Amino acid sequence: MSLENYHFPSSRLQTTDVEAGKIPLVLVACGSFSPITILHLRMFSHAYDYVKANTNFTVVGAYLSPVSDAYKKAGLASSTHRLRMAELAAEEINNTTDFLMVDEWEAVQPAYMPTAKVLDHFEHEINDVIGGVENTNGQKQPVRIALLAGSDLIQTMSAPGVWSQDDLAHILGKYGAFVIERAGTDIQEALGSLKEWEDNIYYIPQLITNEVSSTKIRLAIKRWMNIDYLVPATVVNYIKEHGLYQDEDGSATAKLKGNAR
Ligand SMILES: Nc1ncnc2c1ncn2[C@@H]1O[C@H](COP(=O)(O)OP(=O)(O)OP(=O)(O)O)[C@@H](O)[C@H]1O
Ligand SMILES: NC(=O)c1ccc[n+]([C@@H]2O[C@H](COP(=O)(O)O)[C@@H](O)[C@H]2O)c1
Repeated sequence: MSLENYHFPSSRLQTTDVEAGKIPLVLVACGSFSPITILHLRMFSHAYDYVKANTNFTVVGAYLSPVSDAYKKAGLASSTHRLRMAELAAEEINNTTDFLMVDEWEAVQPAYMPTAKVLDHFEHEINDVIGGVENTNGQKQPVRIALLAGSDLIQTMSAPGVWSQDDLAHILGKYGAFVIERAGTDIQEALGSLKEWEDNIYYIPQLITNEVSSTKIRLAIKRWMNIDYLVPATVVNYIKEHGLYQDEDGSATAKLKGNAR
C-alpha cells in the first residue's frame, strides 16, 4: 500500500445509465474509522434515503476515506489496519447497498491532508480522469462530490483554528455537505456560523439516534466487553485476530479471544 501502486477505486461507481434529469452525486466520508462502526455505515444508508426522497440528486457512488497516520489522533490504529477494516465493512454493507468503496489515497499520504484537498482528489479522479458519468439520454454529466459527515464534525467548523476559512469556503461553497444528526450536537449552533453556505448543507435527522462511536468501542474493548452488533462481524474478528485497541498488558484482547465462539 503506497502512492506508487495506488489506483482510484471505481468498481462500484455507476458511470452509465444515470437517470436523466438528476444530478449525479458521490458522497465522501472522511474520518479516522478507528475502528469503523455500524454508525459509520448507517451514515451512508441515511444519506441515500434522504437524497432519494428529498433532492434532485442521485447517488452514483460513495467512499470511505480514512485519514493518514500523520493525523496522530489518540486511539488511531495504523492505516493498514483501518483500511482493511473499512474494506471488510464495505463488503458487508454492499450485500444490501451496492455503492460503497474505500479509497486509500488519503490514508497513504505521508503528511496530513486537509479535507478540502481530499475532496479535490475525488473531483479530479471522477470528473477529470474518468470524465463524469453518462445519463440515460447518452449525455455526459459531471458528478457532484459532497462531504458526508456527522453533525459533530460540522460543529468543529465553527470552532476557532480547526478549519481554515479558505477550506470552509471551498468545501461548503464548491462541494457541499450532507450532515447526519449526531446525539450531543446542537445543530442550530453547529450551523450558526455557516449560514452563507446553507443552500449547500443538507441536514439529515435520524429517526433512531444511536451514540455508537469509535472511542466507545475502543473503551469497551479495554473493559473486556463484547462489541458484537456495534461493529460489523468481520471487523470484530479482525480486531480480535490482530489484538487491536487492547490495554498495554493485552488483557482486553485475551478476554475477547476467550469469548470468541
Ligand atoms: N454515531 C454517529 N452518528 C452520526 N455520525 C457519526 C457517528 N459516529 C461517527 N460519525 C461521523 O463519522 C465520521 C467519521 O468519524 P470518526 O472516524 O472520527 O468517528 P468517531 O466515532 O467520531 O471517532 P472517535 O470516537 O475516534 O472520535 C464523522 O463525520 C463523524 O461525525
Ligand atoms: N481542516 C481540516 O481539513 C479538518 C479539520 C478537522 C477535521 N478534519 C477531518 O475530519 C475527519 C474527522 O476528524 P476527527 O476524527 O478529528 O473528528 C478527519 O478525516 C479529518 O481529516 C479536517
